[in-house]
Amino acid sequence: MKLPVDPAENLAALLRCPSVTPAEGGALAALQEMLEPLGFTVERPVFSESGTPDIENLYASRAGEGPHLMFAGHTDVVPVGDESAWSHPPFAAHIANGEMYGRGAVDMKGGIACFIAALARSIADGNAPRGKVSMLITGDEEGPAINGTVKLLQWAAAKGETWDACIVGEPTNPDRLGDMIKVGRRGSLSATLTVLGRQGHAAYPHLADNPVRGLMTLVDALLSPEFDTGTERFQSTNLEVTSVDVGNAATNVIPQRATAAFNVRFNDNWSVESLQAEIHNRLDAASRRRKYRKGRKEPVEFELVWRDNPSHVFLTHDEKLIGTLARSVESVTANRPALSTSGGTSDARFIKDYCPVVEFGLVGQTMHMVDERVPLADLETLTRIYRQFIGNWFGEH
Ligand SMILES: N[C@@H](CCC[C@H](NC(=O)CCC(=O)O)C(=O)O)C(=O)O
Ligand SMILES: [Zn+2]
Ligand SMILES: [Zn+2]
Repeated sequence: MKLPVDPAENLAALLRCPSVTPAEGGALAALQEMLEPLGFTVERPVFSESGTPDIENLYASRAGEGPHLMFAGHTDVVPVGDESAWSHPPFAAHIANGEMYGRGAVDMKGGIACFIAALARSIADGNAPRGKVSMLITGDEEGPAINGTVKLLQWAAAKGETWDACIVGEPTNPDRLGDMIKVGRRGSLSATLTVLGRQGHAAYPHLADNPVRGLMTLVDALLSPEFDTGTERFQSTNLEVTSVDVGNAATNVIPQRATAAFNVRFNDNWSVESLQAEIHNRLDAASRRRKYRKGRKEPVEFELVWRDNPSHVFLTHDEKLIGTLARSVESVTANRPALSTSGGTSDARFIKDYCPVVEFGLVGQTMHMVDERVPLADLETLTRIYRQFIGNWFGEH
């Protein structure tokens, strides 16, 4: 029986599946075909919630006496954007100049393809992992992330699954393979801020109350002063205003309301609750400022609505897991990876509630872009890193 030892072949099979969230696109079926010959029992639970699309997911386990390692990731991909701008079709796995093109090549079908190849090589060589290996793969990472990893973890845990460690195969390297392991992530919190005014004639502002003036004052208070300057292991907390919306086409009308949306990426100085309290305090204090509302007695009237499902900040402390991965990366690439918590968040934010989790995958330069692609050499190198890691992690337990 042919085992999936070639990461490029594995990736090509996955890239040919148009699995733009929420479509499965054949990607999980392709994974199942690779995993069953390796001795995995594969299950494909579908999760639903009203108001969100049903999502197909995959959980596969290979039994073994010893500790339990999970590999986690996603087969869903972001839309291709302007397909005519791609040098090669986004779902064809075309190879040009030593690089394989396709949506998901680095984010993160490539990581999955390499992990499977690494396992297949270990098994083919008679060095199968001395323990249990599971693959937890969702089709809902790039989307709302409601019917994916969160529910898959709950579903598996309810069946009695427990894990000793997890590696997530997201593209963690900024420039070259071996740059960076992610050992934690900042939190993420979003909200919509609406200022309520009174509509009127732009030439008679005293008869109206322009909400844009109030919104400017409140937004200013959100942006300054800085929340902090960073902590030992995390970047600084940052608030970005992501939308300002008045919906007013007329130049001579003062609108009734004005809305802004914002997202905060926060470090371990804060919890969701303490950050929300700080933001409420800033807005309450700013609502009484008169800078843009001279002569007004009443404070700015506003509503703040927090978006559901904030992400909590986390840092992994499992020295054995981190050290084993870092040494595996260094022995294959000769690069000592930085242990970082930079950038966005990932599904590791959910996995951290079940076991220690680290992230390492391909170079992320082309993720979400037109012409997403991966050097074939990187696929081979990542496969060798994962193989070292699997051998070392099970060996050290
Ligand atoms: N759409 C989902 C998850 C959003 C996750 C997203 N993560 C990245 O873009 C990864 C980038 C990196 O590795 O630094 C984010 O941080 O917004 C949701 O909102 O639930
Ligand atoms: Zn991803
Ligand atoms: Zn992504």
